[in-house]
Amino acid sequence: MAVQTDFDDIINPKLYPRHEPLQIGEAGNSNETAPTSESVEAVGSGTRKPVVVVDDLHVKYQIFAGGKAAGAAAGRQLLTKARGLREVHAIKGVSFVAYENESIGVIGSNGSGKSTLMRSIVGLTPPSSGSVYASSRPNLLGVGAALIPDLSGDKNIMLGGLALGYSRKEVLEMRKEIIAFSELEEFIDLPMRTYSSGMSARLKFAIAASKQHEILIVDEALAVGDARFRKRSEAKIRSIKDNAGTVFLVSHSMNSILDTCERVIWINKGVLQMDGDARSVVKEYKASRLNK
Ligand SMILES: Nc1ncnc2c1ncn2[C@@H]1O[C@H](COP(=O)(O)OP(=O)(O)OP(=O)(O)O)[C@@H](O)[C@H]1O
Repeated sequence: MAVQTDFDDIINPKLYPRHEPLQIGEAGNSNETAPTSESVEAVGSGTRKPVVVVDDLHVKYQIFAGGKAAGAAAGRQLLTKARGLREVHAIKGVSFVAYENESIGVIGSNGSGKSTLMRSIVGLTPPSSGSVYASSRPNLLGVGAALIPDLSGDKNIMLGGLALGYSRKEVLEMRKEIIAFSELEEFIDLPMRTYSSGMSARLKFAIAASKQHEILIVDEALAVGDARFRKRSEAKIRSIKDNAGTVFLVSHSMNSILDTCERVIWINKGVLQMDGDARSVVKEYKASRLNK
């Protein structure tokens, strides 16, 4: 049986260090000393602490017309099939600054580049040009990952907790709270493969959100689960933010965005269309969709 032991979809720990965001205020290398573009020049000038700075970010994907992404492994083929290569310019010069204690909604239609932007902030997708700076390592909370389906929910709490960097003792201390949050008391000893998708999602969310993150990115996690669980997840995200964390929430649900975020970034075809207070941006976004 193939056992899946990584948890990078739930939370990405120390992966892809080559693309790790640069430290705010520190030189990444001899050419990169600080965020430079005009749009981010006010960084650090106010009293608020900047935690993520995205500076003129561009992300391009190389794909074969046949559909296969062109990674390093495909390098040799690249030479021979160069004509079939297509480029998708997913992020086109996005710049913004996120501050401590903000919850920022990220909205935009399908394929507009939201996930690409978030993956770039976390360091999973390298910039083609431009830079991402962060005050500490951003964490991506997703719900797409499988833990180990043949193990019980309880055992998966231990695995997930260890993957988050907790000690065995700390996980045992948090265990009760995680089970209560997921509302899976009756099912916690059953293998995860017997859970419905909503039940698995609840457990994954409860494990990942048990940690007080400094910079947390939640990509569509709230789309799963029922309305009641969504409300509780939103409350959990707010409490992470209230404890001096910065949260990015990617969602197609304008209700979740308005209930959780005070600021919204609207990405349209890879470009930062609007960045401002949640109500105004959501209003403009909705109006633009009505006009289509
Ligand atoms: N791994 C990849 N390889 C090639 N192209 C990609 C890859 N990931 C995303 N893209 C392309 O980049 C563009 C932006 O995709 P992205 O997933 O960032 O959009 P999104 O706004 O998150 O969409 P959705 O709301 O549907 O999740 C799309 O054109 C998509 O086809």
